[in-house]
Amino acid sequence: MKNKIIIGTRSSKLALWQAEYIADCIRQKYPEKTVELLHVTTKGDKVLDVPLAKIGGKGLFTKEIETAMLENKIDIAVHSLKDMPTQLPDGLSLAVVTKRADPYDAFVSIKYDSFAALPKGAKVGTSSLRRKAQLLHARPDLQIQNLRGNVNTRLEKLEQGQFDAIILAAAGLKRLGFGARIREILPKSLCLPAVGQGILAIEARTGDKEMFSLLQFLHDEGAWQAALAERAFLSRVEGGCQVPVGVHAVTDKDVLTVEAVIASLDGTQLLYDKETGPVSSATELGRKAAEKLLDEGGLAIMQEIGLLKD
Ligand SMILES: NCc1[nH]cc(CCC(=O)O)c1CC(=O)O
Repeated sequence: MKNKIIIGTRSSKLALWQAEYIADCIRQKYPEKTVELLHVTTKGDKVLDVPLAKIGGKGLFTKEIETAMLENKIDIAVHSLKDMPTQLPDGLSLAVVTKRADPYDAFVSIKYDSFAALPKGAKVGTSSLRRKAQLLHARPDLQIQNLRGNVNTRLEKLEQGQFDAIILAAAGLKRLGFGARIREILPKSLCLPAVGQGILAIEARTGDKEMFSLLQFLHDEGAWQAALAERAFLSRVEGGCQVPVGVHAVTDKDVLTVEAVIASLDGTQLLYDKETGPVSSATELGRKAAEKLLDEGGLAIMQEIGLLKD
C-alpha cells in the first residue's frame, strides 16, 4: 500500500483549486496518507495567443500530465472532465468522476444585468466555438470576440473594458470564489454546456487497483452516467471540445435525458435533439443523439468546419 499519493495538475488557479480539493478529500478520508501535488505545464498553458480552435489537437491540456503518469512520476491526475479527450491514451483510464457542480455557462458583465439586456452589436468575449455559435443563433447582431487565458485573466480583460460581457463556466467561477460576478446563469435553451462541464475527473493507470479502490468514495453515479452519455455523443461527432456542439445529460432516478446541439460557426444553423431512456443505456442515448444530429445536417456542418480549419 502506498503511503504517499502524488497528484499531477496544471498550474492554473482553477486546476490547482481542483487538485487541492481532491487532495483534501483524500486526506480527510485517509488521514494516514500523504498527498502531494506535482505541477505539470501543458501545451494549452504555453500557447496563449492562438485561439484554441486553431491549435487543435487532442489533449491540449492533458497530454503532458498523462505522460508523467505513464512514467510513474505521478499516481493520479485531476482534470476538468470537459478538457479530457474522449479517447484516453493506452494504459490510462477514468477512475472516478465526482458529483457535478453547476454545469451551465455564466454571463459576466460590469454594465449589463443579463444576456437579454445587451444592446445591439455588443462585444462578447469567449474563445469557445460552442458558446459563440449558440449565442449568435439567439443574437446575430452580437460581436463575439476571442478571449483566451485562464479564468482570472479573462475577468481582468473584462474589467479593462475590452468587452461588454464575457461567458465562462459557472463551475470554474464558483470554485475560484467569483460566484458573485455571475449576473445570470445562461439557460440551457440558450446555451447547452460542453461535454462534462462541471464534473471533475480523476485519471489513473489502467489496472492500478489500489488507486481505483482508494478513490471509490468520490464516485458519483449520476455524474458518471451523464459523463457516459455526453462522452458517447462527443466521440460520435468527433472533433474534441473545440467544435460548436453542446450536450447535457441529467439523470432522474432510472431515467436519463440527453439534450444536444450542433451549430454552424455563425449560428445560422442550429440542430437540436433530445433523447430519453433508461440510465442503463446512457451510452446508446448519447450516441443516438449524435447520429440523429449528424443525419439532419450536422455532418455537413462538421465537414464545412473541417475545411475551414486549414
Ligand atoms: N477550458 C477551460 C475550463 N475547463 C474547465 C472549466 C470550468 C470548470 C468546469 O467546467 O468543470 C474551464 C473554464 C471555462 O470554461 O470557463
